[in-house]
Amino acid sequence: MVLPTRVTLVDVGPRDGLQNEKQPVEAEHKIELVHRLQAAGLREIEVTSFVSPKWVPQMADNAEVMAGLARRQGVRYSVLVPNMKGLEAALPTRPDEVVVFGAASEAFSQRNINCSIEESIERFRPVVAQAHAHGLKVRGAISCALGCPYQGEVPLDEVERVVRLMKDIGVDHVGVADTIGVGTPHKVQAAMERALKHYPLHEVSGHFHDTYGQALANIYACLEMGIHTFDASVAGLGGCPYAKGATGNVATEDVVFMLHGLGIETGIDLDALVDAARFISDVLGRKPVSRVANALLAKRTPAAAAGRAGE
Ligand SMILES: CC(C)(COP(=O)([O-])OP(=O)([O-])OC[C@H]1O[C@@H](n2cnc3c(N)ncnc32)[C@H](O)[C@@H]1OP(=O)([O-])[O-])[C@@H](O)C(=O)NCCC(=O)NCCSC(=O)C[C@@](C)(O)CC(=O)[O-]
Repeated sequence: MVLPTRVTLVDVGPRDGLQNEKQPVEAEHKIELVHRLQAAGLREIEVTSFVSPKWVPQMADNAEVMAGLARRQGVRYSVLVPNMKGLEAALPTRPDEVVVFGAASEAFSQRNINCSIEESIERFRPVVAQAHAHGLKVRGAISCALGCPYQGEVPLDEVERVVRLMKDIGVDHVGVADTIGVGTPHKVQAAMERALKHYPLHEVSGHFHDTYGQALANIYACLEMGIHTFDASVAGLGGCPYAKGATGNVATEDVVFMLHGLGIETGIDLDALVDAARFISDVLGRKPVSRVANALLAKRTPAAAAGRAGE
């Protein structure tokens, strides 16, 4: 078995990570977080979403955040859009990519975007066409591909049906999402196989929440299949406001540590990434969820340094 030699990580912390925070996070802090992520070597960053501010108040500052970015060449800044209204608001802010987000579960689609799966595809159809007309790529996130907080099991045939619907309307890349973190490696491989029937390896990614501690194992299972693009969230931030109990995404630091340990390149400087994790965790007034960030931060304390000096 040959693992990929290089992996692309999309940090979704500024969007997925912060959308669920109860306390307001200032736009300037979100902007600073994006700047720290790009300084750490992230080349794909999901910045914000253009959704209803009544549904997700935390993302109401979307245009302000996009306007405040000091963009770096080679970094792709993506935004979520659920419909044409979202795309029209997003376009003037110059995203590099838009993400439409559907679901493999009917119940989740209704709770999250207030429409059926079929209706969501009809909403996405003009979004994809317009985004392409503006030269933008479109990613399609498929929530609840491994299980749903409302309906439980999600049949693989349903996952594949939504992948095919996304393909039919011209979505360029699909992200298979384990919204509530219930997937285990073989189940994840089975879902990925369905996606790979319709999209090539480089147009399929994994998005794993770590609610049950399976995310790294699931990423490894995907690596075994040659999949080499994953979403992750700095400091393990995140959760979906419409998936109660779902904890954050797998922490980017934890994924980077595993990948580097496997000899897989990411282009990411782990120390700088840990700084970014500490920055946003300080803003939120708590410790990072990432085990790697906490382990590396503990090593930086004066007591740890003194201990090392005496070794
Ligand atoms: C999709 C809608 C808008 C439908 O919501 P709706 O109420 O059915 O929409 P509507 O078209 O009837 O419009 C109702 C109101 O919303 C406004 N509106 C309508 N569209 C927009 C827009 N784009 N931007 C701003 N405003 C909008 C519209 O103008 C109107 O305003 P009013 O007249 O009442 O003042 C709503 O359900 C919504 O915003 N949902 C957001 C859901 C969300 O953001 N969830 C989290 C992201 S998904 C996620 O985290 C999962 C993922 C991707 O990470 C993968 C995984 O882990 O599963």
